[in-house]
Amino acid sequence: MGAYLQGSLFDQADDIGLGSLRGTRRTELGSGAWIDLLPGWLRGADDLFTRLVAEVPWKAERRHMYEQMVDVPRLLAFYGAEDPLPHPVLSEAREALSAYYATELGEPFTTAGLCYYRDGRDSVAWHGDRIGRGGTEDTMVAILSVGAPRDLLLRPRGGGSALRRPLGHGDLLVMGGSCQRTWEHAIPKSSRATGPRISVQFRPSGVA
Ligand SMILES: O=C(O)CCC(=O)C(=O)O
Ligand SMILES: [Fe+2]
Repeated sequence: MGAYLQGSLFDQADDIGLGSLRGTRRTELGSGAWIDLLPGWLRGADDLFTRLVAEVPWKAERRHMYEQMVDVPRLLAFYGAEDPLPHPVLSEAREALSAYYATELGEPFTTAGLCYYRDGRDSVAWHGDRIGRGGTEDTMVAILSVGAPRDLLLRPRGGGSALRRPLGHGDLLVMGGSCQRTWEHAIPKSSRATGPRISVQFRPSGVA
């Protein structure tokens, strides 16, 4: 009896799932760039965070910078189009996003990049995702965030004031249109006490 009750309570706590994408709200940024935002798209985000921390094969990378090797200030994992994702709800998320944006995007989301910001010292510097086609074509990058909120900043390439969107706890942000080449984004370091956050970035093939 006791064991049964514990099991059923655990199952309830384990309810990880997605809401509807219909509540997504768009902000036009200018220059053909836009962002869509849907706070709390994923329920059970704290559970998913805990599972991803434990189960994803996180990699610490080092990169050549300013003539020396420096630690990339976050942990990373990458899943190609054919790789099984670390939790079934991420496959559901990718399918739901592909269906919702099918007409506008004209192709599915395929790859998933994961970033793990362990605390406020972890960050990503200003950049656009323009290593692939995002540097020359309109495309989309959809980001699902779990764990503690961190500010994502967006600013026009070449200068202008920045927008700030705190993202965590199951929030969805989609960057679309020309966003990767006409705007830049960053997760700045934070000196405030900040809990850990994981972001999952879904991209179409050839966008990086
Ligand atoms: O963690 C995020 O929300 C942004 C990550 C990002 O911009 C990237 O990996 O290209
Ligand atoms: Fe990015």
